[in-house]
Amino acid sequence: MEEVEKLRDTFRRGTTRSAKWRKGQLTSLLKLLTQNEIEICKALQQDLGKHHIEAYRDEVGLLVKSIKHALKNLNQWMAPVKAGVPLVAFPTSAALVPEPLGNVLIFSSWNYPFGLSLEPLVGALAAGNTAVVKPSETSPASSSLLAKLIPMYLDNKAIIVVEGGVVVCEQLLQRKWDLIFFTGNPKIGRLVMTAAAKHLTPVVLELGGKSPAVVDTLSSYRDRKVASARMVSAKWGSCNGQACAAVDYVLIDEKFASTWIVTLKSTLKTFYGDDPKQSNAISRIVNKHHYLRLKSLLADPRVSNSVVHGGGVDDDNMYIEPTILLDPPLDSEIMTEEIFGPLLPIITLKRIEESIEFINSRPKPLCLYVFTSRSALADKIVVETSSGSVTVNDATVQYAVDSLPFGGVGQSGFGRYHGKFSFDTFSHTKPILCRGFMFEVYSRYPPWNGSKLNFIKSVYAFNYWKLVLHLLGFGSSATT
Ligand SMILES: NC(=O)c1ccc[n+]([C@@H]2O[C@H](COP(=O)([O-])OP(=O)(O)OC[C@H]3O[C@@H](n4cnc5c(N)ncnc54)[C@H](O)[C@@H]3O)[C@@H](O)[C@H]2O)c1
Repeated sequence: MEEVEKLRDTFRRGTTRSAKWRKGQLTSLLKLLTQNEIEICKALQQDLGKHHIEAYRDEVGLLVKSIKHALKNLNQWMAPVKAGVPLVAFPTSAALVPEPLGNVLIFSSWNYPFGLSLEPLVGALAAGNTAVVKPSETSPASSSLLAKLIPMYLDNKAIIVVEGGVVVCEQLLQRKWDLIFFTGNPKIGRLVMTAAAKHLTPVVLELGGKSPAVVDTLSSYRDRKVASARMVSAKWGSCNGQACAAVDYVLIDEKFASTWIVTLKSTLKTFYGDDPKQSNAISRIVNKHHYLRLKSLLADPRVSNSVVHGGGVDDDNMYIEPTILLDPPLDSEIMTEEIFGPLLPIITLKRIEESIEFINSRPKPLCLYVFTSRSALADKIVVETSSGSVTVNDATVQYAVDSLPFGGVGQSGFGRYHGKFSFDTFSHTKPILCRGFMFEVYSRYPPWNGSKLNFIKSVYAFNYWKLVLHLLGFGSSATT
């Protein structure tokens, strides 16, 4: 932990502030990823059984894209932005100047151990901070690879990796930080926020929850095929459902449910074959704790009776088949807790518009997906519900769009990042106001009289006619 103290000195010395240092670190991070792609993908295979292509698509490739975007735009992000000032304040200029926050702490979760550690780090470095990265102990191969590679590529005096579990997390949280950026579950998020309150440290909480997908009746076979490929990929193809942005459950018109289930089953077969267990394109459940947690969701007989596809488990291999459930009870755990695994409940409604009330009566989701060919339905859902984001006719891809912020609302978290939003999150946008001594109106100072009050009222009303009269010495007559 001595190293952590040294970061503070580095920041004080101003090393991290220059554009040259920031660009140098981002370029080195880019090299770390491109020169070690195979080793990184191997660690992800070891921790999560991620296929090399999935690992590249969801972690390495996304990060390379984000770093290039930051490098391309950094000068512009760092530049002061002129702010308008009303004529009444003449002669005055104003600007917004971003400054680094200082020493930041990044906690990441196990499902995207590189993506969720390094995507915030890109923002922290671009904004000129020093940073401690605390990867999740639940993905140990990835954590130790990060701990090995980061000192080889980045400035050791400014960026360090601290590995460990709860004890290390608690030790880190006792310290004072300038920002804590936490990705994980809401329960630990509360602990982080409580610890941060002691030092009045700001926090970003990237949490999870149940992200629904509203599926409207899709009459075209082609639309169904495309929508199903996107949903299967967002559920089973992204870390086997262990993703904050995965589709947690589906809301659908009861008349369309059986067609949708047939379509999903067909896509599952195309993607993963007759026996998905033999497929190398589906990640595995991270550990025994999560395997047993998911198995227990299925143990409720009311839930197991609702399985319409899959449902098989294999204790020796901690494997659960891609599973579809039709109308499990709404008070069962599978419908009250975030699933974070390969189980997909489908909830039928009399009318798809009822999905709005369904969503609004539950905690605000991180992501909301709508599959429809009716833009009026999509618009209605956007306007009448609240969620971290809405994606129409696709799922999870919003995470890759640099011009969109990623983050939650309500119980799914607060704060946002990606692209320029990351830079802003790790910066303080400092307002600068500059005035000259050339011109002064003493009516803003005591001793007070009615004329001065009227002058101040005219200033706030931007009433230039009255102001001119005041300056010409007609203050009292003009304002009474
Ligand atoms: N919004 C997002 O971007 C996002 C991304 C991925 C996961 N998630 C959410 O994260 C959750 C899954 O992650 P998890 O929580 O199982 O991950 P996790 O167990 O890896 O924990 C997350 C981080 O918290 C740290 N931690 C553990 N105990 C702690 C403590 N007592 N105090 C402080 N920190 C502690 C861990 O070391 C880790 O770095 C899900 O709810 C998921 O939706 C959100």
